[in-house]
Amino acid sequence: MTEPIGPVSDAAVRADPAFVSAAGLTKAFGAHVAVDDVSLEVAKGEVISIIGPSGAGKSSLIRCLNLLEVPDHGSLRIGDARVDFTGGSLAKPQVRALRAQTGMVFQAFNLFPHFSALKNVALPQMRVHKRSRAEAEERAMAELTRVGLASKANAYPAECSGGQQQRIAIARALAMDPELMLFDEPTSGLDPEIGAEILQVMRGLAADDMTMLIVTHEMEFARHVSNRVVVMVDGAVIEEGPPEQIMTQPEHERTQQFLSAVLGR
Ligand SMILES: Nc1ncnc2c1ncn2[C@@H]1O[C@H](COP(=O)(O)OP(=O)(O)OP(=O)(O)O)[C@@H](O)[C@H]1O
Repeated sequence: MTEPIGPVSDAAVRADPAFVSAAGLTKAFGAHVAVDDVSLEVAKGEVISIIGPSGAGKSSLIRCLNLLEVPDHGSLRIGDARVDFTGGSLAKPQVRALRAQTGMVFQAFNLFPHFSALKNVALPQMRVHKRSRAEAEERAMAELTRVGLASKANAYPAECSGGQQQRIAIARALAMDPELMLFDEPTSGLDPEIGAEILQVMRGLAADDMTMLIVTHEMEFARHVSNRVVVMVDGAVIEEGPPEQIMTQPEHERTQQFLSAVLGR
């Protein structure tokens, strides 16, 4: 876990520049517009960090991408799955097809406390993909091994550290074969050392060309793991670019203010 963490190679960003394409996404909660006409294209294999002040709409945006929140307007395409949110209710098959493309990792790990790590990772596969128990458990074991937790397969969440629980949650999401992984502050609330374990797992996924969108308050994380940093303020994307550029020469005054506040400079 002490291995130095360097930037993901841009070579990881492959030929499909608009594998994820969100256009004009808008989401209001009552009178408050949490996501305000956001358009975003994500290349296959790209790793994007979304940063910005508290309440900027970062979580709401990624929740819109897997339809945990249904946008009021706009459209979204992930791979072959496409949904238009403007006008009318969503057809269930469309929603299912879009959701099937994404895996989500939350700040709170959301594991079932009464099931072992193995069962936590196997059950969603059995329910959603209708895999047999043997098949789901075999895959669960493979994903637990991938996140370095084969030895904890039979442990319950309460017998695992916060970092281990988060890695189980990552394994659970991966076992569903997502094309896009969404992370909502995956290291918040964890000790820095434990956060580094998660970071290491995520770097491994980036090296495997997993497409990832990560909401994070950790600027070092954004700087060293991403191909691109997206800055949100008041529901809108105000600036985006390569991590070094955003961190050292941000163009927008609100980005400068935000970075000054979080980096104390
Ligand atoms: N389910 C909801 N109902 C009502 N308001 C909501 C809901 N979810 C988010 N909001 C509001 O939308 C705005 C954006 O919230 P969001 O959590 O997306 O911001 P954020 O940038 O992720 O903030 P933080 O960094 O603090 O997590 C906030 O004003 C929040 O109170």
